[in-house]
Amino acid sequence: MVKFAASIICANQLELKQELQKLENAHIDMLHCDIMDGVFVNNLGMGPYVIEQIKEYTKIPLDLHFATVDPEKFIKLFLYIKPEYISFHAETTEDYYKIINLIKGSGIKASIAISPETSVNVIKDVLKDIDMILMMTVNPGFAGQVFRKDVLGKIRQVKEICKNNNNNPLIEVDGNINEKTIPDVINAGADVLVLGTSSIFNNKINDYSHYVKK
Ligand SMILES: O=C(CO)[C@H](O)[C@H](O)COP(=O)(O)O
Repeated sequence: MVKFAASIICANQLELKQELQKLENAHIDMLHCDIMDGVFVNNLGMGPYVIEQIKEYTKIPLDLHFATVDPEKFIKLFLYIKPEYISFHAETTEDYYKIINLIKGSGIKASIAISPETSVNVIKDVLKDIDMILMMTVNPGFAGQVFRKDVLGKIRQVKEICKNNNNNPLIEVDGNINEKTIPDVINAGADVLVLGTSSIFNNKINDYSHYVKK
């Protein structure tokens, strides 16, 4: 069954408790937290203190997305929070296994993220050893961008490669995921849909279960 993750950086930051309550009421599956360093992407994201408080407040599993250079350094700052998943970008290291082992060694599920321009070929050999792949359907860094249709073919490619492996990592998609794009990403094989400003946090709805259809 498809899972839904709320991109919490897109929620009303002054009303985080109420937002988390509404997401719990909607039975959201995960909270997607963007950590950005102003280097890998031209924006800043969430820090460990707020994510730690979110973890204390809610039982919704956390899914941390590191859009940073030097993933080892940044991930180490957040390991103590014990999220469910950690994603790092394939574009930011040559030693994938060093980072995967760091994450898994802390009892956390490991995920590798790729930006829309990055070929699936660069991560095909690690698909057998990860729990999830985050396929960005916009360039990481900013909400409100145009959906990259060309990523659909890459999702199919990942599915095909995984058929021959004894491992089926979840495929998570992030970027302009909404009523228009959801049918296409599901048809292509996506398992986890990140909802941001183009859906759940569009300021037009109050009941978040509207988007979290089971
Ligand atoms: O990671 C992100 C951008 O890097 C956001 O999570 C996401 O893209 C926001 O969703 P939307 O595209 O619907 O505004």
